[in-house]
Amino acid sequence: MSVLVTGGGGYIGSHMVWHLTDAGEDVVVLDNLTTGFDWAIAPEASLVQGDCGDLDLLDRVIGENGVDAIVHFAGSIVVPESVADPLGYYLNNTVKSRTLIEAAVRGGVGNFIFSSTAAVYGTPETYPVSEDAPLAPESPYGRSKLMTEMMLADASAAHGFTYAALRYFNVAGADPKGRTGQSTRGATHLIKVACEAALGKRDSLTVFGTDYPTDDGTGVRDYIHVSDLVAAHGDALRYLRDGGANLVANCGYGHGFSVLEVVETVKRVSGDDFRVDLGPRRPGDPAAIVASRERISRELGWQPRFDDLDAIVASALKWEESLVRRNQR
Ligand SMILES: NC(=O)c1ccc[n+]([C@@H]2O[C@H](COP(=O)([O-])OP(=O)(O)OC[C@H]3O[C@@H](n4cnc5c(N)ncnc54)[C@H](O)[C@@H]3O)[C@@H](O)[C@H]2O)c1
Ligand SMILES: O=c1ccn([C@@H]2O[C@H](COP(=O)(O)OP(=O)(O)O[C@H]3O[C@H](CO)[C@H](O)[C@H](O)[C@H]3O)[C@@H](O)[C@H]2O)c(=O)[nH]1
Repeated sequence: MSVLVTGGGGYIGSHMVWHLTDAGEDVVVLDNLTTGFDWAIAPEASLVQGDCGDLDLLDRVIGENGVDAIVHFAGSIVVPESVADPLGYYLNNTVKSRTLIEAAVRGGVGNFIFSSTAAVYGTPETYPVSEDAPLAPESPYGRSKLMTEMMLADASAAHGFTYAALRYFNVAGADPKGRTGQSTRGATHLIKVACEAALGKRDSLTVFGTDYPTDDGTGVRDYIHVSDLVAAHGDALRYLRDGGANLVANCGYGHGFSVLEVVETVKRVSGDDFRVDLGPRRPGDPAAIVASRERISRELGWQPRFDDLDAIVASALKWEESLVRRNQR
């Protein structure tokens, strides 16, 4: 019995691989290393460098490793990039997920966990947003993920495997033991960008939009520590293996912070007063989005351990400092 983690060399996937190997699971990673890194993968896991769209390779990996569960992180993740390159996003996120689902069915893999996103809701009408809210993604990225959720529902009904589609809100922070973190080159995520600015890796940070209908006019997001997120995946894996029914669940804490609040936190925790420019809105960005976590707590008994923006930022900064040291070597 082993777990196939696609995208296990990436930010969230590398935390998941550590979480699984810490729990004594056999893990095989499939990653094409476009944005991920082989060095980020826990040494107990094995890496197959390849693409999720390669059905022959998937058949072989699933068969040779006795895979009973797939955790599917591989994908393209930048909202504005998806606006500029929608077909690239539909290929990497939707078409290749279809191939992976086909391989799972052919290989008799019973359990499937999928990285979905809060972007499937667009700008919700109510806060916090529950899983039953209208699905109205505002970007090709969100639509590419929603289509995969739909394929999973249809393929599960036809072929009998079970799945959990976990809709992540904004993932941030790093492994508290310092073993992995967000290493993405040219990252666009707010906390990562702010940490890079605090450490002098960037000259400044630009706030994208100051005229949103929020308290201070900047975008509001629900930032979840990556360790709490991967723990939710561990809970979901146990639930599915124990015979739990298909589950679609939000992964967030249930409260949000504005861009300016995040910037202030990074400045305070780092002690660096980096330059901040105010700019126009970024294409595809909703104004505010905050999770209801009622369902995931009820169905999986998920209990967050790092629900604290200062702690999230501190762990992200610590990782960023380790990247600076790594690049200096
Ligand atoms: N970071 C967030 O805030 C966030 C929020 C919601 C959802 N997600 C989802 O979580 C997942 C992981 O995101 P991340 O932040 O770790 O991104 P990431 O870019 O660090 O990781 C993605 C990994 O997938 C690999 N990959 C990409 N396309 C592949 C393919 N076709 N075949 C094989 N490997 C491929 C990359 O090399 C990389 O290692 C994504 O599916 C993303 O949509 C992320
Ligand atoms: O340099 C920056 C970067 C971001 N922002 C703002 O900060 C907020 C968060 O932006 P991120 O880029 O960090 O994250 P997104 O909300 O765009 O998207 C993230 O969360 C989504 C779910 O909410 C998706 O899942 C997606 O994969 C993931 O990238 C937004 O208001 C954005 O406009 C800035 O002002 N300046």
